[in-house]
Amino acid sequence: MRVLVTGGAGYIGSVCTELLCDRGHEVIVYDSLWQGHRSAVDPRARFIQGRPFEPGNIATMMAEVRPEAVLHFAGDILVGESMQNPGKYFRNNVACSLEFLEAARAQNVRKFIFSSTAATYGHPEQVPITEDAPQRPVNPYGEAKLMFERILTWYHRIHGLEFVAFRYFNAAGATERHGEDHRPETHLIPNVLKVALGQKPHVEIYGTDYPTPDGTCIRDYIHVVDLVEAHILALQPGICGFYNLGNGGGYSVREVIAACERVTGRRIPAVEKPRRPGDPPRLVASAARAMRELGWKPRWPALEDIVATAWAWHQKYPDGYPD
Ligand SMILES: NC(=O)c1ccc[n+]([C@@H]2O[C@H](COP(=O)([O-])OP(=O)(O)OC[C@H]3O[C@@H](n4cnc5c(N)ncnc54)[C@H](O)[C@@H]3O)[C@@H](O)[C@H]2O)c1
Ligand SMILES: O=c1ccn([C@@H]2O[C@H](COP(=O)(O)OP(=O)(O)O[C@H]3O[C@H](CO)[C@H](O)[C@H](O)[C@H]3O)[C@@H](O)[C@H]2O)c(=O)[nH]1
Repeated sequence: MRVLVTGGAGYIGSVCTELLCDRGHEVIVYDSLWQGHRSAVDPRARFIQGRPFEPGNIATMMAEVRPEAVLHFAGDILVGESMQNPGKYFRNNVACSLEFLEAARAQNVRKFIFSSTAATYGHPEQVPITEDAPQRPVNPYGEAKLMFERILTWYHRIHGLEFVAFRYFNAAGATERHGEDHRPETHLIPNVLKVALGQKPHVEIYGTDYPTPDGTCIRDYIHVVDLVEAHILALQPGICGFYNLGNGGGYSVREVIAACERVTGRRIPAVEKPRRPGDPPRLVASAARAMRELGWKPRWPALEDIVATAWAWHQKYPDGYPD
């Protein structure tokens, strides 16, 4: 298939581009490079650098590329920043996403796949979380993703556009070539591994008074390759709707640090800090729907195996991507 990957210079999009190229798809990456890295784009893909968002420029690009499917990873991703600057999130993650969707519809794109998030659930009433659990976001990042989910539903009802929105839990891990290099890096596992590399003196634990067994937040970590495999399965015709992607197992911040110590064989000092605003205590997925309807099965369900792939990448590229 000819596939447009928006945000394909970023963490998850670059891994997706690599796997799509491996399977012989024709991949066009569109990325503004506001985040992400030019050198993270697989050389087998065509790269188009996105310009600042102006009405019409995405439609022009889409008409030139004429993809059969759009995988829409592009977006701003920081929950904390969205609490400071909500407009940035509604503009990029809703208004700009709508430009991609409209342009895709105008070109009769067969499938639109969207990166949604567990943050649409807010503080869940129960875990594991199923797709029909109440969605009450507690930050503008989650709210913007939920707004776009609803836009997709209306486009499906009115225009018949086939979409898949994946609600990712916590993406982690790496391939040999592509890993996580956000700047600034706010995610737990890469920050812990930077301590193991000696690049940071300690990791900060945000909150030790949560209602969890060890007082720290629990998350469901999923290998980025498993995440991407679900997208590739979702390219099949007839797959449409909302799917959680996680492993169904939760690990606390302290458990993640301990797993990283075992994998790296290095001691990782930690400093306890206050809670980070907007963090729910426990997010764990039920991905039963994706398993049932897509035939999806994670290959890397164990946290230590996920961390091992991230550690291999960080050791190979201690300064991340060169640009
Ligand atoms: N990393 C996670 O654990 C996680 C969890 C849930 C959801 N998500 C979602 O998955 C997607 C990818 O996340 P990531 O971790 O790879 O982020 P990332 O920041 O590494 O990649 C996003 C890429 O999108 C690009 N971009 C942003 N706005 C753009 C625009 N308007 N036009 C063109 N390019 C643009 C950036 O330059 C960047 O390269 C995001 O939509 C994010 O909200 C990620
Ligand atoms: O240095 C750090 C970094 C994180 N944490 C804690 O570790 C847990 C995981 O934090 P991450 O920043 O790695 O991930 P989040 O769960 O905050 O965010 C991820 O999941 C969200 C959905 O809930 C969003 O989709 C977001 O884009 C995605 O990165 C949280 O409890 C956080 O407070 C620390 O204690 N120290």
